Parts: sequence; C-alpha cells; structure tokens
Amino acid sequence: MNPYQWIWQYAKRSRIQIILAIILIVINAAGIVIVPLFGGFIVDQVINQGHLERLVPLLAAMVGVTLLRTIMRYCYIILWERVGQNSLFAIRHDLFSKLQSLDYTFFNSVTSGDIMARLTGDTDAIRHFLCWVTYNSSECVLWFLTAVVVMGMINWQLMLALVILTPAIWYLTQRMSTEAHTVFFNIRQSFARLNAMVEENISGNRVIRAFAREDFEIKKFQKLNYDYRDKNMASAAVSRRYLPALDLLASLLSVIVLLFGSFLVITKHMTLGELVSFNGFLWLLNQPMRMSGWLINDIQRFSAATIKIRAMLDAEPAIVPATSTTSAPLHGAVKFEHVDFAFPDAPEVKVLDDINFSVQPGQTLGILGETGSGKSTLMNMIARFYDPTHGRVLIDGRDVRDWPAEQLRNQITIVTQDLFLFSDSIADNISYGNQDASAPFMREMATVADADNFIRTMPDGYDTVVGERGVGLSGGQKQRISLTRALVKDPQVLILDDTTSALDMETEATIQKRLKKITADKTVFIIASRISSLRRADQIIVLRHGQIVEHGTHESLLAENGYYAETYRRQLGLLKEAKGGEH
Ligand SMILES: Nc1ncnc2c1ncn2[C@@H]1O[C@H](COP(=O)(O)OP(=O)(O)OP(=O)(O)O)[C@@H](O)[C@H]1O
Repeated sequence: MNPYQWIWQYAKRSRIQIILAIILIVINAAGIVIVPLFGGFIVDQVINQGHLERLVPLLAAMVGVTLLRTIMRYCYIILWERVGQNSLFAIRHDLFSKLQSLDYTFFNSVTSGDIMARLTGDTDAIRHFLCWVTYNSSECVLWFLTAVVVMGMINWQLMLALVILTPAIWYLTQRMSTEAHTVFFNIRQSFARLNAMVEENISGNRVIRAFAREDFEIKKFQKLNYDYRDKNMASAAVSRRYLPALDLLASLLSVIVLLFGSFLVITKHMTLGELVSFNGFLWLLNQPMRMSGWLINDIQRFSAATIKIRAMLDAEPAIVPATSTTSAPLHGAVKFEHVDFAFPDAPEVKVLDDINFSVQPGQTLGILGETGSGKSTLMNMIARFYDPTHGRVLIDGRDVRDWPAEQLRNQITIVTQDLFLFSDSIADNISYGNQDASAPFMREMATVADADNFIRTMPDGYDTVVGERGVGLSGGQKQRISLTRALVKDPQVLILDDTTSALDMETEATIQKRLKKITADKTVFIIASRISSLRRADQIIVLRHGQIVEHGTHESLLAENGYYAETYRRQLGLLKEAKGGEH
C-alpha cells in the first residue's frame, strides 16, 4: 500500500466532502479560462474592431466569474480542511488505541520522544498534506491541463514550442522528489531524537539538578539541535538546487511566447488578441511549474511521516491474546514449569533459567535476590507481560497463554517499582483499577496500606491533586498510595515488587500484618531485599543469575546456611549495631 492508498482509508470517510471539493476545483479551474479569453476578446473586438458596446458586458463577466471563483475556492479550502481534520481525528484515535494495545516489548524498543513525534509532528505533516497539498496540487494539474488544451486551441504551433520544455521539467521534478524523500526522512528522524532528549530531560530533571549536569545537558541538546538545523538546511539545499532551475524554465516560457508569438502575429498566423489571450494563459503553465518544487517537498514530508505512523499502527504486540474465552473465576494457583526467558534484543542471555515453583491461593511467596537477578521479570510473566521462551506458567492449571489477557490483568495486580501516579486526585488515583469502589472501601484499603492517616492530613484529603501538576509526595507516601490502588482493585493475585522498601521496618510490619488478614484467600508475591519483609512468607525463593538457588521457608533456608541465611545474619548484625548505637 502506498502512502496515498493508506491515507485514502481515512479520507474516504469524508468522501462526500471530497467529491464536492473536486467538483468545485474542476469548475473553478474551468472558469479560469474566462478572464484571459475575454481579455483577448476585448483586444480583438473592442479595441481592434471598435465594438465599444461589448466592453461593459465583457468586463462584468470577467469580474463576476472572478468573484464566483473566489467563493468556490473558499468553499473547497474549507471542505479540504474538514477532510483533513476528520482524517487526523481518526488517525490520532487509532494511534492512541494502538499505543494502549502494545506491550512492554514495544515500549522497550521505542523512546517516548519518538512516540510523541509521531503523534505531533508526523500527524501535522499529514494534516498539511490533506488540508493544503491536495487542493493545490489538483489546481496545478488542472491549470496545467486546461492551459495546454486552451492554448493549443488558440495556436497549436506556439503551444508545441512550449512543450519542448516538458522533458526538462519532468527530469528536474523527478530528481528533486527522490532527493527530498531522503532529506525529509532524515529531518523526521532528527526531530524524533530531539524530542526524545527533551522528554528525557524533563522526566529526569531532578537527577540533572542533583548532579549539576545542566551544562552537559545543554551541550547534549545543542548537538541534537545542530543536527536538526543541519538536516533542515539540507532540505533547503535541495530546494536551492532545483527551485531556481524550475523558475528559469517557467520564465523561459514567456521568452518563447514573446519571440515565437510575435513572429506568428507578424506572419499573420495569429492575431494580436490571440497572442494576448495566449500570454494571459501562460501563468497557468508557469504557476504549476513554480509550485511543483514546494509541493514535492510537502509530499515527501508527508511520505516520511506516513512511514513512521504506519510502522506504529502496524506494530503487533509480542503477546498474542488468547482466542479462547473463559468465564471461570481465577483462584490464583500459580505454577512455573521449567520456565526460561530471554529478552528479544538479547536472545542469547537467559534472564530466567529453568524456573520451577508452585504457590497455592492463600499462600505468600517471598523472593530475594541480588539486583538484576530476574525478580521483576519473573513477576511480569505471571500477568503475561512477557511470554516464556521455554516452559509454561500456569494459573489454576491453565497456561497463561490460554487465559484472556483482560481476565488475567483484572485479577493479577503488580505494584511496580515505578511508582507512577496520574495528575489527578488521590481518590481517582486509588480507584484507577476499580471505578466502582466505595469511599469506605477505599479508606479501609488505605488504612491497610497505612496511607489513610497521611492522606487525611493533606490539604483536600482524598481530593488532593497529586502527580505532575499536584502536590509532591515522598517516596514512601507514593508507595503507600500505589499499594492502596492495588488493594482497591481487590485482585486474586497480588505482586508487591519492592513496595515497602521506602518505609521504616515498624510501618512495614504493621502493613504486612493487616495485609495478611485481607489476603487470606489470595496469592501474594513479595519481592524484597529486607528479610523482615520475607520471613513470614509460606515459601521463599532466592534468585541468582535467573536461577532459583535456594527454596524453602525462613527456617529451612536459615538451616541451609546459604545466601538467605547470610543476608539474614548481615541484616540482623546491622540491626543490632544500630540498636547498640542508640544506647
Ligand atoms: N528490556 C530489557 N531488555 C534487555 N534486558 C533487560 C530488560 N529489562 C531488564 N533486563 C535485564 O534482565 C535482568 C533482570 O532484570 P530484572 O529487572 O528482572 O531484575 P531484578 O532482579 O528485578 O532487579 P532489581 O532488584 O534491581 O529490580 C537484568 O540483567 C536486566 O539488565
């Protein structure tokens, strides 16, 4: 499918407007012959033959037609704007919906800046194409054809003399089009890099300030800014190379008309009036030639934009949703059978290696492991954010690949390390996964997560706006709101990925006690680096380099005297030391 066929899929929804606009463009283009033609009549009939009475009707017709054409042009510009805006609305909708359907694998490979570039700059190039290039190029083609026909009818010899320039024009526009395509693709890529950098800079502004790296960031931006400028200059260079040549050819037309036309008038093969008319039509040939360069630029910009937008619309989630449907409730028995996993960008590195364990509803599984040992990846496989490269993950004895994704995600909730809150009220944030949650239930869950107390002291309590535009929150407060959000969803499987790491041990112990009560029939996974968070779990696994190296209960692992026991002793020692220091 070429870019035009692709955009037609969207534009055809406004086919009535398009048909109307095309009719108006054609009539308008046909009307363009009136003024130069009547100009010729005035010279021949009024000036040469002295029919003065014809002057006013001819002039009135010229003014009337010009006025009518102006109104028509206004109408079809509005119609194309409508077509453009309606198509853009649909494209934006499809892009955003696609964004919601794509999974971790896509977001791991594309920067948010690039995605933003597609939703802003690229869609704007498409809008410009639909709202401007379409009718301007139609006008140019129609003017050109009208001019060729009418001028050929006035004097075919003179018309033929102009046609000899056509191959040169064709050659130049083709070359310019090819060069402009590469140039606009490069501009688009550079814009995406610039966007990505700014986006990252804004997200990471605190780190930048903390490390006093403002100058470094400015230099980094400067480099990309130069690159973007240079890429745009390269596009200007293409225009510089071809536009003067196209202009020169357009001017040459006038020279040919003047020289050869005068010769034809002198040799009586043409009247002076015909030459005036012919000359009046000349701009209909000139104008499309002059405009062709600009139109080529815009068409190539459009073409580059469609490549990126279509790549995103065509992107397929790595996780293929299950075709089967089941209304069976999910109880939460989780089993890993010989699970291996490697990320698609590094298929040779096993992030998880032969993982086997099984947890029953009502049980808690604790996970300990060095950083990068694969804990979060392991948990992401339960809600099927990634599929195993080998082995199976079973929920209630059924492969996760056979569970409808929506049912899985509704019943399995991960409180991730990335504590993201929307710029919204606390109440809206915590009811995000369960819009029907009552206020008392939200408060109850906030109490379990030890969040109720501090939320109440906030300026507007549960209605306080937090997130980017709202009140700032501490890491621990964010953790507790995130935990509340997960609890309010009331999932059957709850995964806490380092959720209470920012809290002091006493608060953490309180939360765990309350959590135990409300998760009596649920499956809970706790990733933590503090043994105090894990010791009450029914089973504990220790991960190292993607493998389970220890598996048991707190007591059995202490008896094993491995990594778990060593970590426990170290943490206990530190605790004693700290307590000793207090005395
Ligand atoms: N998108 C990715 N592409 C390639 N490798 C990745 C990706 N995400 C994580 N990894 C690698 O996979 C390994 C496991 O990462 P994971 O986040 O599961 O570790 P973790 O045990 O949860 O670490 P932490 O305790 O620091 O959160 C790491 O070596 C990491 O570098």
